[in-house]
Amino acid sequence: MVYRCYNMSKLLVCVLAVVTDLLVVYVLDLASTQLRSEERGLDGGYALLRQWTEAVLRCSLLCTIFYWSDVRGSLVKRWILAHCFLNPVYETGRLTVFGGWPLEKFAMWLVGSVSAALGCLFWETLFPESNGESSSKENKQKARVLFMRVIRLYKPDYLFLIGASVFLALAVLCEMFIPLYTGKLIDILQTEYSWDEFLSTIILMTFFSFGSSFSAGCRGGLFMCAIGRFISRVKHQLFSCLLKQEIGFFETTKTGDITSRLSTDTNLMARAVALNVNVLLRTLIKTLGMLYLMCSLSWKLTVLTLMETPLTGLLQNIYDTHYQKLSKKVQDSIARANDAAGEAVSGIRTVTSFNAKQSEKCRYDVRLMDTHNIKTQRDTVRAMYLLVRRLTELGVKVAMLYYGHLFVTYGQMTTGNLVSFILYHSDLGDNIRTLIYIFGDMLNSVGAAGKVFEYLDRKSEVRTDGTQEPKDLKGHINFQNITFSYPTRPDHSVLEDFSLELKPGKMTALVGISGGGKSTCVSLLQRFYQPQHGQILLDEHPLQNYQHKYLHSKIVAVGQEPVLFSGTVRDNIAYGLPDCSLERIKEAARKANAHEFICRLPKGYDTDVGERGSLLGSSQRQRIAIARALIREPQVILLDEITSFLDPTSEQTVQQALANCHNQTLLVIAHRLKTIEKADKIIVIDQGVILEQGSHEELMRNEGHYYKLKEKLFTENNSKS
Ligand SMILES: Nc1ncnc2c1ncn2[C@@H]1O[C@H](COP(=O)(O)OP(=O)(O)OP(=O)(O)O)[C@@H](O)[C@H]1O
Repeated sequence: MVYRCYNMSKLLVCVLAVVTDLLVVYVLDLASTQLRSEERGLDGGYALLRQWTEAVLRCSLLCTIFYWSDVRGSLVKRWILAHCFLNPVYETGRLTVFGGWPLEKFAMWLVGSVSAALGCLFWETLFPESNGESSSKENKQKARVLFMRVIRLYKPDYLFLIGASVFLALAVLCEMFIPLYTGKLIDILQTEYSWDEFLSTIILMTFFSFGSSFSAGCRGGLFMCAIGRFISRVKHQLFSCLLKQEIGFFETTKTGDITSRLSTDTNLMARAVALNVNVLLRTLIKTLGMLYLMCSLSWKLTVLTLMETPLTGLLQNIYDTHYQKLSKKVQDSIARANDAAGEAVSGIRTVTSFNAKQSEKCRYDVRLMDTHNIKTQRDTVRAMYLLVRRLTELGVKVAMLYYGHLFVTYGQMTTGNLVSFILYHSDLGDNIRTLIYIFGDMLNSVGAAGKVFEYLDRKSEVRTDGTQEPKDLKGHINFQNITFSYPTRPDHSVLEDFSLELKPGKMTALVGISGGGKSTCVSLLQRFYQPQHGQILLDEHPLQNYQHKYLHSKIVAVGQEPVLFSGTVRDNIAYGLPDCSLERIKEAARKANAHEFICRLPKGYDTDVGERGSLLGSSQRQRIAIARALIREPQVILLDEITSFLDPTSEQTVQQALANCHNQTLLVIAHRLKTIEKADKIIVIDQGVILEQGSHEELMRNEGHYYKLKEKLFTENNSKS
């Protein structure tokens, strides 16, 4: 009911506005009739002035009515503007080009109103404002802020940019005079010219051509230099910021997103200021200069050719909206196809062992086909746009040539002037299109900058501002009532009110069925994640109080599938320790039982391990990873199923090496009884809860969970080894 009343009052306001408007038109017309006798002697200029004044009056009145009655919105504003100003704009154009008198009053009002309403409807259907005015204002404000941030980031390159802008202005100025002198030359050639006159025109043309080419070259070089420096600087900053993020960030963000921020978005962002401002400045100076010169050649022809602008602007707008949407879809589908290919290539061993090559091929084909279909749609839109745009251009060109011919025939301009005009006109269309396009492109590029800044501003959720670096660390670990869920699965609690103590210099083994939360404990100790509740203490102090680098040198982990980086064996063992001596490297390798096999490699410690260590066997990779951990002489060592890939002999040697770490706290996750038996304490975990703990003998005597687990799990593994 209330809604219906509201609609009724809106309707009444509209009726009131239309009636008032019509009344005002007639009252003003009546008033002007009184003056008609005086007006008769004057030309159409007076009538035009009257129409414009009338438009301003009507516009103010309608705005007041609508605002007073609370009927607002962009559609209303557009309608008021079009409704009031369409007639004077049309009449101004008509009188300027053709001469003549305005239409009959009512017919004119009707034509103006209907076309304004149609125009508004057309506009609203094509470009509906999705989130209302305030959000569009907010977006513009955001774009402006981002733009200014990009400009500030350019600070070290300001000199290059200023130099480039000066050359740009020079290039444009010189370029602008070339068509003018071409026309002059034609005029000179048509008369009985003097040699001096001809020569001076040729020299001036050559001077402007050379000046324009030289300045354009300098401008391009300086801009490219500024952009290149900017891109490397931003990429460096972005990469540093990315490396500071917590592991959860990399789990929740797609690799494709991160790489596209680093490559595509940084480039777009650089373009946002340097290239776009460059193009904007050049086009603006050129357009204004050309308009001035064209008006001085023939202002009537200029007005005629400018009629093309709103049409192409509208076309460009429609095209941009659709094209950008489709381009985004294309990018997304390319990213999906790349993801599919990337996953298949990185997991090629799994793909081969499961004989899934055909299905991977099909998956990739389907995604490629998706990309192809969207690209076809995008290209069709482009083709349609080009067709309509060319037809519009052609129509305006024909009209311009026709009237140009008339003006030359009636002596209103010379042939040379017409040639100059045509030359300017062919450039003007492109320039206006660029001006229209450049704003959209700037906002686009600024959008890319927004994404880059999002990462640049992101603070890691795991604090790394601890300062403690005690000289003597015992390695006493305490998990106090930890509750934790992974960022990718916030609803699933992996550890619930979990408490655990690792005594210094002792070996603790975590056992349990898969998915119990053992590896999660290792991840939390390395501060990959921040628990939601509770805290982990190292020597009675929370982990986050320790200095980041210090902590990672005191607590080291070796995982199930250690990652090696391309480079030599030596580089991999001394990873993150740039000044490490070869002696220390060898000692660590010996402890990890890796020295012998490394010496047998073709270049010993200088042998390349290949991408992700692919040139080594899994047991060799594992031992290098252990050496990499031991070289740091850590106080706490975390071993997450490291023995899974070792042969029994290697396992025994590694066990011996680990047994020698008397002073270190060891946390071992293993599925092999031999490894676990030696532990000082064994903890059985299931679904994030400790079920049982004690020494091997105690737990076996209890015949509880550990006993059953041993029967179920370890028997199988031990039989394998
Ligand atoms: N990065 C992750 N994101 C989301 N959930 C995870 C992640 N890593 C592990 N999980 C989930 O957390 C639970 C505990 O996993 P965790 O790897 O700690 O168990 P685990 O006892 O070490 O198992 P396994 O012996 O198989 O390594 C499982 O349900 C697992 O699916």
